Amino acid sequence: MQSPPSFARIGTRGSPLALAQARLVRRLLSQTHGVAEDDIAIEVISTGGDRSQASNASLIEIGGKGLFTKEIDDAMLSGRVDIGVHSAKDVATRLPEGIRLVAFLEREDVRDAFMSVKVQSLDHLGERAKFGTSSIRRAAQVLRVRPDLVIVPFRGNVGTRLQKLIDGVADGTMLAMAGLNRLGEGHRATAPLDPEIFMPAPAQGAIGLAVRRDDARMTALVEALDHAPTSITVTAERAMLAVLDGSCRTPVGALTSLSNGTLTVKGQILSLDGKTAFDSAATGTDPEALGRQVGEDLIARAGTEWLAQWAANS
Ligand SMILES: NCc1[nH]cc(CCC(=O)O)c1CC(=O)O
Repeated sequence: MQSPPSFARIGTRGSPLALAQARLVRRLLSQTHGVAEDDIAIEVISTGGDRSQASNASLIEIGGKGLFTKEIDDAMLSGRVDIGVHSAKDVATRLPEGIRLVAFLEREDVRDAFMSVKVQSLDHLGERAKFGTSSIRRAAQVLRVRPDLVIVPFRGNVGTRLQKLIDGVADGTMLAMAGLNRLGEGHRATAPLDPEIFMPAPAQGAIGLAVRRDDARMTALVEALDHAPTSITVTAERAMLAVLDGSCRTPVGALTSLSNGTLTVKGQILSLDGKTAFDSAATGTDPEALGRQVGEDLIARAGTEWLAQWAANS
C-alpha cells in the first residue's frame, strides 16, 4: 500500500486556475525544501463561491466575505489540510481567528484585459453592445468610460467565458491577465487595459498562502516561499480595503508601485453605475499605514452622504 503524503496537505478550490495555483505551490515547496512532490497532497474543497457561481447569485452576493475561502479555512482548522492556497484578491480582509496569511507568491501581471472575438478594444464596441461581467468593479469601470454599454452577467472559467463570447452571450468581457497567464492562456487576451484607468482589484495577481495560526512548523515552511515586494504591495492594498470594508460596499480598485523601498498606493471607489468615482494616493514606506491612509482619504473625499447609499451593513 502507498503511504499517505507526509510533508503537507494543500487545500484548494477545484477550478482550473485554483488547481494550477495549488500545483505551483506544491512545486515551490518541493524545490525549496527538497521533498518529493508526491509527499505533498492537493485536496480539492468546494466553496460557497463555487456554488453561487454555478447558480444565479446576485453581483453583490459574489465576493461576499470569505465566500471563496470559508470551507478551506474550516478544513485547515479541523486539521484536514495544512495550507490554504488562494487568489489573494478573493481573501476577505478579516480571516477566522485561527487562520493567518503568511506568504504571498511573486505577483503576476496585475492588469485586467479586454477580451472579445469581434473587436480589438473597448472603444470599438458598438453603441449599446453587451459587456459580460459579474464583477461590480469591472461593471462600474466600464460604464465610467462607456455608459451606453449593457452589462450582462458573465461567469465560469476561462474556457466557458471564451465559448460564451463565441456564442454571442456578450460582445466583450474583462478578465485578469494573471489568471490567463497562470493557465497558459495569456495569448487569448485581446488587449491589456491601462491599470491607471481600470484599477485592478486589491491584491489582484497575487497568490496568498494561509496556515493555522498554531502550526509553527507549517508557518516556517510556507514563509520560506514569501516574495517580499509582493507581500509589501498586497499588504498595503489589503489595509486600504480593510478600511473601506468597514464602511461601504462600493467597487474598489487599487494600484501600488514599489521602487527603492518607496511605495505609492493609489485607490479608487466608484458608484455601481460608474458615474461617480473618488481617487486618492499616498507615498511612503509603511505599507499598512499607507493603505489605511488611502482608504480613510477615500472615505473623506466621498463624504458620509454619498457613502450612506453604499453602507456596509445594509
Ligand atoms: N474572482 C475570480 C478570480 N480570482 C482570481 C482571478 C484571477 C487571478 C488573480 O487575479 O490573481 C479571478 C478571475 C478573474 O478575475 O479574471
